[in-house]
Amino acid sequence: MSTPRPFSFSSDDKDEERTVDLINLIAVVPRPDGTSSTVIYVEHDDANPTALPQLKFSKATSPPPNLPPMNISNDREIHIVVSTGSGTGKADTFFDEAVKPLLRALFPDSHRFFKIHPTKSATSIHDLTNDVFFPQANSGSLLRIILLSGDGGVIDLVNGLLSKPASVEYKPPQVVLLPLGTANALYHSINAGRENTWGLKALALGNYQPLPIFTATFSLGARLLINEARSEEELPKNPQTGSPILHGAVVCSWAMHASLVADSDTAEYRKFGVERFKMAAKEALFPADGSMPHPYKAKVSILRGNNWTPLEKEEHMYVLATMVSNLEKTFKISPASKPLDGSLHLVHFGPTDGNEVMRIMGLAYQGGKHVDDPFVLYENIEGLRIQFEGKEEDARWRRICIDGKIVRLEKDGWVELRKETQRVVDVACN
Ligand SMILES: Nc1ncnc2c1ncn2[C@@H]1O[C@H](COP(=O)(O)OP(=O)(O)OP(=O)(O)O)[C@@H](O)[C@H]1O
Repeated sequence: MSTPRPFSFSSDDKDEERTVDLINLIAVVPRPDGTSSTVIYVEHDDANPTALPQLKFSKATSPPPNLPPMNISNDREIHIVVSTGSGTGKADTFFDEAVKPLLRALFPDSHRFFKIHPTKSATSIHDLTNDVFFPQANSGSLLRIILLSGDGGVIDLVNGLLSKPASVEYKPPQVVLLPLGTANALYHSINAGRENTWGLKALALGNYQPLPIFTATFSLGARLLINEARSEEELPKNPQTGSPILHGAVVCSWAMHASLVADSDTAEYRKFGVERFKMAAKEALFPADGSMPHPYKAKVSILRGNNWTPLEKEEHMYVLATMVSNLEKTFKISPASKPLDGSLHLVHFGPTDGNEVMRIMGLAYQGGKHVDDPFVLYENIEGLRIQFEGKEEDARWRRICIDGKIVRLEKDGWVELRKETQRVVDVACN
């Protein structure tokens, strides 16, 4: 929890003094006559932390001093993507009740020219990127994309933008991320403790930084699982080498983490929001027949500097490399990662029983204390390689998670992860 930083202003609504925590403040907009301002902020339902925040407008006769300057210059073409299938399906409501009125207040003249794209299917963001965003960015147009989605929306955008070679005119679109997904790892990692407006504050600020990303390259038989794993499809190919690839900005995992993301990605589980991960974890960790959780078998190597070093153990429980600090708001997987710092951290531990796994994961919910546990390997790395070499017969133990997407590898399949150097999008930060 961040320490409250209250600020007060005189409101002439009822001639009273109002106090708002700075973390909930979006903007103070001067009125045209200069005599007063509109303070825009959000209020939260303390009894229900998953409820959408309410957007509030208050007229201030004496605006508070020392507020960060607003920077709402509008030199870009603005697109708004409303990912209607993300999270528990609240993006539409949030757009109508918060985003629309806020944009009207911040951009009174231009907001009507903003282009709105509600998603209609799982391929909507990818199609939009191919048809609209990439061609425009690649011919040098300046775009700002306001994305009401989880991490999946960002990943569809990034993969779409990287699916064709960029021209010298390519201009990285700016992305404002409004966390309407389930875990929203990227949003929470960029904004941890800095703001509590569900990203709305970024619409009134002009701070953007390049989004660090990685590239995962797979063996030829790797397949992307879609439609609750009922179907599979080929992965995108590296335009230069033809190898199957996926780009990510959050996490590449195998073993326990990938399995529980994959097992909980069903319409039934999704209704439970972020609880779905814990529910799937319990099922995987405490098999009904009373046996131990599966010891995952593969050769795992890490890249330190320019050298690949295999881990001694060939059986594993948790193998995860991440570019962010938080995989959920309170799940601090990599406490040493700073927002958008481009680092890649490994979190690893070997086979153990369900109670021990729950204990270690519980430490991650206590500010990332698991990394101090002697059972856990935590290291800043340059890359990760997982090679199955025929060690796992059953395909369900060969599932890799890239930012929530699941890729199944062949018996002798492999994946290699490295940091990507291309600057694809810039992302809003406070
Ligand atoms: N109208 C729709 N119909 C079907 N699928 C949709 C629709 N809108 C979005 N989707 C898909 O739903 C998925 C939502 O992923 P997203 O990551 O945004 O949310 P999430 O998985 O709930 O959150 P997180 O990744 O942060 O945990 C994406 O794969 C997206 O393509």
